[in-house]
Amino acid sequence: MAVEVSSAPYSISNESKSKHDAKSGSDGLGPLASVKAKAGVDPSSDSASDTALVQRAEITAGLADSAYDLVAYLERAHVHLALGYPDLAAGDAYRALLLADEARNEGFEYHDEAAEALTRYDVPQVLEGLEGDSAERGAGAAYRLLARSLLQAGCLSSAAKFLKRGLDASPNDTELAATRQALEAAASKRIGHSVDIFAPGTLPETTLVRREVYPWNTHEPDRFSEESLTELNTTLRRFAPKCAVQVAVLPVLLDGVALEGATCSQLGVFAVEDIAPGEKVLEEYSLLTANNRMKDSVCDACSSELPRDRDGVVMCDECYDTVFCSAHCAEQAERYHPAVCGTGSDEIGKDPAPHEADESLHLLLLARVLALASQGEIHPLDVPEVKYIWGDFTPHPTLPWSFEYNVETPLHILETMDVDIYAHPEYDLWVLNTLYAKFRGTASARKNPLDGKPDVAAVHPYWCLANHDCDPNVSWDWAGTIVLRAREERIAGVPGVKKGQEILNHYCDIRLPVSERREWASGPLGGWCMCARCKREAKEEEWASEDEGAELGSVLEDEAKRRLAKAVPTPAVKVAVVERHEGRHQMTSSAHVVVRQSEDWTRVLVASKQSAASDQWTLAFSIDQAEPAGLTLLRNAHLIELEGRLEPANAERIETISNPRIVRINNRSRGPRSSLGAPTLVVAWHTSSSFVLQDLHISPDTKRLIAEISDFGGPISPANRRFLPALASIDVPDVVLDFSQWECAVVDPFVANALYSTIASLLVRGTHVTLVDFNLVFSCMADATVPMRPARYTALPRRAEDAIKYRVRNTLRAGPECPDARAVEVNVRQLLTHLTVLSADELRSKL
Ligand SMILES: C[S@@+](CC[C@H](N)C(=O)[O-])C[C@H]1O[C@@H](n2cnc3c(N)ncnc32)[C@H](O)[C@@H]1O
Repeated sequence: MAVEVSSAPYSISNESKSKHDAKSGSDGLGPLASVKAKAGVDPSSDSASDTALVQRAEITAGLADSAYDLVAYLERAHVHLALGYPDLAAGDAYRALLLADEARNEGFEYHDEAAEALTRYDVPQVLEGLEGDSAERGAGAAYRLLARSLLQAGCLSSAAKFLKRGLDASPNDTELAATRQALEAAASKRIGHSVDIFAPGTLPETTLVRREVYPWNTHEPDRFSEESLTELNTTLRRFAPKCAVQVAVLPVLLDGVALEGATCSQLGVFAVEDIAPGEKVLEEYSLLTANNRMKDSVCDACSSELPRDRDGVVMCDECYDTVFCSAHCAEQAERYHPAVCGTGSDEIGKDPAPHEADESLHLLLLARVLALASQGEIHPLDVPEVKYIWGDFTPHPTLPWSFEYNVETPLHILETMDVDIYAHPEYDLWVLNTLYAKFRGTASARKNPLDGKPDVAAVHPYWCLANHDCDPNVSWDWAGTIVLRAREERIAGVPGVKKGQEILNHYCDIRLPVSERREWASGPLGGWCMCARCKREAKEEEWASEDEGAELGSVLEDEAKRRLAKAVPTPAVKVAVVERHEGRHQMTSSAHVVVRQSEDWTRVLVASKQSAASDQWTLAFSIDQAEPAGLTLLRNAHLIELEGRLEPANAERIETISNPRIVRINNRSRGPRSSLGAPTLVVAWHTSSSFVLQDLHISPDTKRLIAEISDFGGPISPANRRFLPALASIDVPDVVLDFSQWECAVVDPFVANALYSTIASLLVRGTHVTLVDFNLVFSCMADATVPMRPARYTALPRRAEDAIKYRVRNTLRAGPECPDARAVEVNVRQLLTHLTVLSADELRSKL
């Protein structure tokens, strides 16, 4: 069967469509007309897509009575494909697959309901041509549909995953074979050459879609109606008494080009009284916030930093690991927190890989709306924080969409919240898609100063009604509440806002030149900014373009000089490079290097000099980038003399001790690093570099590694972040992480993250892990929310256990042979039995 491939599954939408929805469903229609009206179809129409919409409405109504019916989901998936919504088809097919699992497994929660629903059919059309009992056929049909619809949606990686599962179950399935061919063609077109579609990490996953107002969406208010504006303004008046929401006429924006003349109507915020320069215009509090670090010291409700002295902080009595910055936030959180309290659902999406920081924040915002809806028992699209947000306005696809973030993980979150995903159609995929569309372009994010990655986000539904201008008349600041204040200085305009003028916010750094501003703001704006300042400066740039080349050169050179001038080297480090040659170590070269840490602690700069006499730097790099030559030089060094302020513990040589029962090796030992067959190897670590572990030779006789980890050298240590993962690469059956030397400094979130990830990687590899005096280090973590406990207390704090569990789960899910969600949970529980917590005394008595 030929499969159509499209990377932009959503069809054209516009605001008038939603008005049409609002009008449909009127009284006094006949039964078919009434179904049509509910489906968002003109009762007099007879087109193919309208027929499909009616079918969709009928199946959806049927699902309300028989919620566990996988056949109905498969049928609706076909209808969604016919309507041009392959993403929604994938969502239905996935639910059908989950229900097939329920029907096949007696121990599963909805087994009886799913099995019973299947007894109502003989052989339904959607299961024809498949083999096995009804549930097996259901699974087979779901695989076919998942592979095909995800391929059409453009999520190639997930398409390949389900295709493989389908082919494993039915190797001779001709429909799957056709999808395979189509997927191979689509993959080679997108990647540029032919690829093995089943090789892990080969295919792209995320696709782009556009905002769709689904024809059956009766939750999209007519934002221009008097009723809507009155509701909006009644609320707005409470925290912006001099403003009102009104209809604004805005230029239509395009990506990468300036389009003159075309305009559209949207909403904006306007002054209804004069506002003086410096005066507060709006102060908005929002519960729609997200923070993607598992261990972060921010308020769970408003995402503001918790006070250092914890003054006024309130902890949830039920799940002691949720903290609010104030009694007010704790009270507000009653609107969502009970729905997630103690369920573990708020751990999902935390500590993402750096490239997924953005996605995780959007996912967590979605999770917050789901919790608000569940707790408030309202439809998610009617949650006040999102109801009037229009979302993404562009006619072209700009919204990332993936099976993982739009389908799988949201369902997982709902299940963890104990929501029956089948009996609650208000959590259907079209609702989740609509919510995502509302966040994109309206959420503001804050970057973590340590690594520059976004880790906190929020949607302030009124603040985000203010439109953008590169000569804004307000500035904004977000710390708990978001505050708009009238600017005291403007670029060209007059400070202050006069009655009737629009409040002009800014979505980018207005200090940048026009091309960079346009690029930055084009995401939230949906195209190139066409404000008066941008148009003026773009013209000026055009005139100046002839001299541009020469000017740019000198700007770059000045910047390079400025950066180098700021680099103040610490005393030089002498490094000898020793290479292994025919089993022996030989010194091959030596060099002086200067090691220093960048101000933000995220980079290590190394400058190497050929001789001590020369004072010229020849090299500077960031450890985040591809491994540069200087780092290899350090890694290969077997003799390191460090005199620098940062690495005092490295001042001595590394040593070898032969044939003892226990080899104690630390970064002050002498000689090549080898455990020489000792049954127990102790690596003492004092937060300096991780190189001591890089080429440690571990004999198969070594059964246990004891890593003594201290905080010597300072609390914020990039080295500890590297050391811990390096530990995870050492292959011994039993690893002891001994924290008894930890001095109770603060543990920064990166070290905490590295620590949990290391423990998880070790467990997943089958290693037995023992944590010694772990509570000492746990209580030092920046956001440890338990009071200091006795150092010898040997139970693992719940937060720590949850953090480890979460990473084990993610590691299993990311593996090449990712089992299904339930098998993962069983595995997680089993692997955690390999984790032991001891006191230092208990460890000594064991040795
Ligand atoms: C955060 S919303 C602002 C409120 C929005 N106008 C509404 O009706 O809800 C951002 C969207 O407003 C529109 N917008 C904001 N500033 C604009 C500008 N200067 N020119 C054109 N469109 C703008 C863009 O469509 C953008 O995607």
